Amino acid sequence: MVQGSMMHMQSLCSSSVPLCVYGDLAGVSSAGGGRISSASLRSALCVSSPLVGVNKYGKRMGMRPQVQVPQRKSGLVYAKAEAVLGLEENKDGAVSVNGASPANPGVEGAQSQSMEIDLVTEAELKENGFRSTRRTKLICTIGPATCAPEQLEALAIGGMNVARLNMCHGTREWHTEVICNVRRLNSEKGYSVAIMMDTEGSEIHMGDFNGAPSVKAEDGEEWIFTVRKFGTLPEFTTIVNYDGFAEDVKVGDELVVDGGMVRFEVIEKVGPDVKCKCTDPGLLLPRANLTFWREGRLVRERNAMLPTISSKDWIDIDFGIAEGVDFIAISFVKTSEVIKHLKSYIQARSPNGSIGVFAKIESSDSLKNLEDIIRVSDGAMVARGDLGAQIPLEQVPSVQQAVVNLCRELNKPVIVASQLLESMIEFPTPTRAEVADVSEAVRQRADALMLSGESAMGLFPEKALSVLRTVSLRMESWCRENKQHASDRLPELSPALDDRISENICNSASQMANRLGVDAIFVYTRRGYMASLLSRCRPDCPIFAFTDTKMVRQRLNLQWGLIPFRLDFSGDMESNLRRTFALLKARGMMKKGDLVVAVSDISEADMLQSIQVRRIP
Ligand SMILES: Nc1ncnc2c1ncn2[C@@H]1O[C@H](COP(=O)(O)OP(=O)(O)OP(=O)(O)O)[C@@H](O)[C@H]1O
Ligand SMILES: CC(=O)C(=O)O
Ligand SMILES: [K+]
Ligand SMILES: [Mg+2]
Repeated sequence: MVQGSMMHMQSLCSSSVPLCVYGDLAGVSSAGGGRISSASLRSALCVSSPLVGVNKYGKRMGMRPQVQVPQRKSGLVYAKAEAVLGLEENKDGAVSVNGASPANPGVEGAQSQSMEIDLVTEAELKENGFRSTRRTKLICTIGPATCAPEQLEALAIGGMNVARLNMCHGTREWHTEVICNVRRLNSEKGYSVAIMMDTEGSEIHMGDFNGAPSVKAEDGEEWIFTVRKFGTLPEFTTIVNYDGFAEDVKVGDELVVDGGMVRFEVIEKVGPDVKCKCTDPGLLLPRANLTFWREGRLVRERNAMLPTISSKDWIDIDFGIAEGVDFIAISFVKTSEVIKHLKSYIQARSPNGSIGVFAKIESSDSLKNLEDIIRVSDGAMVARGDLGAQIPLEQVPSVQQAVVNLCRELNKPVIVASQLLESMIEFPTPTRAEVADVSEAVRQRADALMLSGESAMGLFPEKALSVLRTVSLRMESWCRENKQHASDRLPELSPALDDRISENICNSASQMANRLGVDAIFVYTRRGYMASLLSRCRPDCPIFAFTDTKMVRQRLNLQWGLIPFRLDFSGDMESNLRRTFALLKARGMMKKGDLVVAVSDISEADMLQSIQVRRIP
């Protein structure tokens, strides 16, 4: 398919067949980026023909004949506005870029506009070689520390795959603006950051503290917990959002704030006010979660009847659907019913959309119905913050491992969240224990790791992200070197024959890839299903996932080991393969001789599915 941008270029070069070549501009210019002349660019690209700069969205770039040159940042090359060069064909039609000389440059060139990969991944592929790309995906909660466009871009450059918006905090206008900023980065600059909305849920929480970011509660201090409404909150008072609070608590109960960051003991009930004494001092954060305990057990009276999705959550969900967010994470899921309900609600309102619904595992109820919940969800999050407030802390690590294992068995992406690098909210270096915790989640092969306060309101969001990145890379390569997962066994997913065929093909492709030591697995997939099956196998090599919609490409952002590309493809595997090889080679992402295992779920219906092993020509 010839895209609009290509036609635009054709009109620029109307007298001859245009050649569209992705030049690896990294070698062309000095550090620091900037603009270079077309003469030096031609010489670097070994062509003598005139150049027409067209950016990858089809816009003519700047003043002809100048081309924006990549910027160097933290050791990686970022093609800020990667030029797709329309080269007017010289007489013999031979054009070479980085040594690549496509057999049919006119055609290959026309198609190269239709392969999209985000520019951070592309830079990483070129800089470090694709074998060592990061497999674990990274999510950052966006907050006051990271909501400005430049701050978001810094996170995108640092490897953020998904931006999370926590609907517990911030106004509608604020969320709209962040979504708009992320979308603009993606469309104007070539990033591919997906958006996850996280609902507030209706568990019990405190109110705000007259706008203060936090308030200290000291040992022995007396505080009032109340359902009264105030214009200005008096000192030593906090609002509780649950009307039944004063009736449900008893003198002697223990109130646990944010899973134990602060504790109080109930000493007296006076009408709607509950007088408490601080027994474990600490910082009270606005809207901190609150649980209460009696004789060492979590009290779940009427508050357990609160709906998982509150009316405010439904309104937020409508907003998320309207904005076309990629994922919605549901807080405090108790049963699979609520997920099914939400999925059909979304389906009815955005039939062509596909918002991934993630169940947050953070309540004791969710653990009782774990398998049912995960089966009906599109993925799960081990939300250790609230989970640690509902079950004894020492049980959190084994629950994490169990959820990660179950998700992998059921082929659902899983996120490990909360306090991964908590100390980095204040300090530029993580504790050794935090590094060990991050490493452990990577060793368990969770699909994604998530930053909360570290990126939302911490002092070092970019540093925290960079710690996640480097620790993930190190642990992933250690696991490969030490064959840590050679004997993983996965149960069969589905009894239906068609599904079993896909599953067996992916399992075998992945095994072959490991045994043959191939460089990459390629998968051509419309809905992303086969890509997820391959990701589930956690093979040693990266998985290049080609899909034809932007929506599916964004969804694949959250799955282990996948490098998502958007590509217009045909039902003919052979032509897809040949075209992708040429494009990847021309863009410097793979080279002649690289060995690839390829599978596909897009072949014509009557064609046998196959596994191909190919050397890049
Ligand atoms: N949009 C926001 N605006 C202001 N502060 C925010 C925002 N998002 C997060 N924060 C701050 O970062 C902290 C950690 O974020 P996080 O998303 O983990 O929230 P949380 O309140 O602990 O609840 P949850 O259990 O839903 O994760 C919050 O307590 C809050 O102080
Ligand atoms: C992420 C989240 O909601 C939690 O850890 O509680
Ligand atoms: K939340
Ligand atoms: Mg939570």
